[in-house]
Amino acid sequence: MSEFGVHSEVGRLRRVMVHRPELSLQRLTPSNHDELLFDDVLWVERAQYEHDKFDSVMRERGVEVFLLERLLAEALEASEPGRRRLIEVAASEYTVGVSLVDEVRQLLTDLKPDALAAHLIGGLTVAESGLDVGALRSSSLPAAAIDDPSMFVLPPLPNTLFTRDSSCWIYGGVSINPMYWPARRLEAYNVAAIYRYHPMFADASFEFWYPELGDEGRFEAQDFGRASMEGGDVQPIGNGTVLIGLSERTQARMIELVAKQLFAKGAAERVIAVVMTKDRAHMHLDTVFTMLDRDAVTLYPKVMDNVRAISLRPGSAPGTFHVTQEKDFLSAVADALGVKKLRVVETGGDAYQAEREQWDDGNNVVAIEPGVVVAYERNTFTIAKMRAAGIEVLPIEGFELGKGRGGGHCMTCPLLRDPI
Ligand SMILES: NC(=O)NCCC[C@H](N)C(=O)O
Repeated sequence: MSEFGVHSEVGRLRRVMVHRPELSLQRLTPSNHDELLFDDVLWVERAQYEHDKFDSVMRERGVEVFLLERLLAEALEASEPGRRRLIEVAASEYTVGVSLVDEVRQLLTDLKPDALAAHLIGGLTVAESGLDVGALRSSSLPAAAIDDPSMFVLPPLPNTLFTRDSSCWIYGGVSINPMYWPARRLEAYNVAAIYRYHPMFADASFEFWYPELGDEGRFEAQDFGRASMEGGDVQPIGNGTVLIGLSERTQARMIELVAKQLFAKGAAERVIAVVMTKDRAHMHLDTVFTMLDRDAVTLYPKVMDNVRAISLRPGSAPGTFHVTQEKDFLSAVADALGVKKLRVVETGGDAYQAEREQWDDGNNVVAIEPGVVVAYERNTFTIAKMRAAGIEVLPIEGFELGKGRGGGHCMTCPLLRDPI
């Protein structure tokens, strides 16, 4: 068995990457949380406690849990070129300004790997940076514009918590995702550094579905074309099929790019694009649909009853596609999985309760093995229905973690998962 690869949504989860809440979340304030895609500020110590419990639930079930910040620090420690490259892209003309590039790159270079990783995720304020703003005022516009030492030289990336989105494994390879909102775009550089330079990955063999190896320039190109894809839309359900939500965050043109790579390597033979309405409450496919078992799914009917499914298969010539409209989404998924009919657990409660539980990630569960999922305990109506359907539910607290609008599925980036 290879060391990395995700061959289903519910096969045994063996290795996963998560992110323990840290400095970036301490930077959330009432005035910036909207822009940073959180619905409130968090009690960070409690979020850490909740996250630690989540990790233990997975570890007790035999999952090997890797922490993103640790992997990043280890990658920066292990690879001098990697460290240089990440500093270059994090502190560029576009992120800090022409006049500050050299200064900021130098002060990042002086940081030890642990501190560098902490600030690449947590952000770096003027006060923390030690920049001599007074001396720079006459030669630098960004420095002259600084009027508060709590301003950011590097922005915090609080959505790093949702490791599902910035990168996602599809069968034998990974996609490092160009993300939709500016608040999340820089996350891709940190995860790219992990996959390129951490010894655990550098020594392993796997594909890069996006961007192609060594083509980090494709992230800069994104700023013009604005094609984006986020991992919360991507589900490699097994049997050579991948579901990809065509949501607020993921466009058809980006799905084609990834599908082309998958088909060229024979890694998948069908992509089912799921055309969804665009809304904050269901920004990704996995906020309204996740798998529970080989033949069971949970979904929020108000959204999923109205999606359109379109299958993409390799065309007759390399690099071309054969596209067909599906009769409906669930029968397309059942067909792809080779099951007669899927068992469906809808969001629980009356219309009000269901809408509230969807908002609190009631349908956003992560499977540890077939029929065993982790869910936020507050979603009592949906959990009751899952249990009635024979699903083993491992409840976790999520009062703080949930404020960013993501549950167990969003907070996990599976690195190794068995087929079904
Ligand atoms: N896969 C997911 O649905 N992830 C949740 C992402 C929440 C985050 N605050 C965001 O808006 O991007």
